[in-house]
Amino acid sequence: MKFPEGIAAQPAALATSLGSLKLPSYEGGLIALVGIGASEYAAQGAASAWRSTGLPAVAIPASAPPLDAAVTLLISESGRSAEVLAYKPSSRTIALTNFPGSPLAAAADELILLNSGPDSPVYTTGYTATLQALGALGDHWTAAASAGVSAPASTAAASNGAGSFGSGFDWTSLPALVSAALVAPLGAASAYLDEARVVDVVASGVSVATAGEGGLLLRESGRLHTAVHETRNYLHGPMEILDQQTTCVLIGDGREVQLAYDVLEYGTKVVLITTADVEPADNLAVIKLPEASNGLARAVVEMVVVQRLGWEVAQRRGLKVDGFRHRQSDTKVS
Ligand SMILES: O=P(O)(O)OC[C@H]1O[C@](O)(CO)[C@@H](O)[C@@H]1O
Repeated sequence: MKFPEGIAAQPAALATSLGSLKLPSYEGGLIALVGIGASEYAAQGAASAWRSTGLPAVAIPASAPPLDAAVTLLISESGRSAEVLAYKPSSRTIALTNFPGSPLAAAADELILLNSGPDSPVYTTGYTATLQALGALGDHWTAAASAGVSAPASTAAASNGAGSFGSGFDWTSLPALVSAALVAPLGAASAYLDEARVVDVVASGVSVATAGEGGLLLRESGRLHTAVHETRNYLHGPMEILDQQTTCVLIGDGREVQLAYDVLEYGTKVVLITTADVEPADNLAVIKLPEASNGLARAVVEMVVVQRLGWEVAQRRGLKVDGFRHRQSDTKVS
């Protein structure tokens, strides 16, 4: 599937994936979320979201030594990333992948199958379906943990007949939010990115997933030099280098809004991805997000906007975004 087709396919892919999700049980204890690249960023967003609802969860890079958590989610859309396959904790493992015949599906104790259909080489459908699956799983496990009971294995259809798994967020509403994000005006954003020598991508909380995957995807698609920062960390020194050749992509409604006006003072151009109502300013492109009341659902919506920016920049630069130049012989197991 080509990159722009993958972007456009997401409302349908998310609906299909949600409809077939089978969620495993949880009996308490530390949860490790492990991945690399896009899947590590999804793990970071999910760990942040899950901890905020009381689940003890940590994101671990697949390249790190294994941590013995009660349960380890091994996240890999392809199910073929060498580092994820090499991560071998001694306790229960659950693979989250789009490929039931993959090495990862065979290696793990249990399987969550995304069933999100074809993906583009620079991930689109698989990444957002991963966030959705982690959102539904977190809701399912949180509801049981806060009631002091074990979460049984469940399915989307078995949960309550709709798309809610205990948080009140109805995941069947997500495709419509994504459709709205697919037509949200982008203004001068891609011009600001195309002109930049360096692009800083900054966010906090669950949206660290969007900063991480956004920074990666803008490199893979628009071939932009990006650097990824967590908002509070950014304020502690990394922004000292900002100048007229930098563009900041700021994602969020909180400190990120003030940060946008602060960095404009340095001549830096800003793309602000937010649900907040903000005052227009020179060199500021505001992309207004549809509201999503769940952090991981919002991360999906944010990422769709960043994908569109990546594609607009690629088109400006005459790039096809149809694969990787660097061979993947040692990073993907066949
Ligand atoms: O989720 P997977 O399939 O393990 O992929 C992880 C990463 O590997 C890549 O496919 C590159 O090898 C990235 O695009 C992706 O983010």
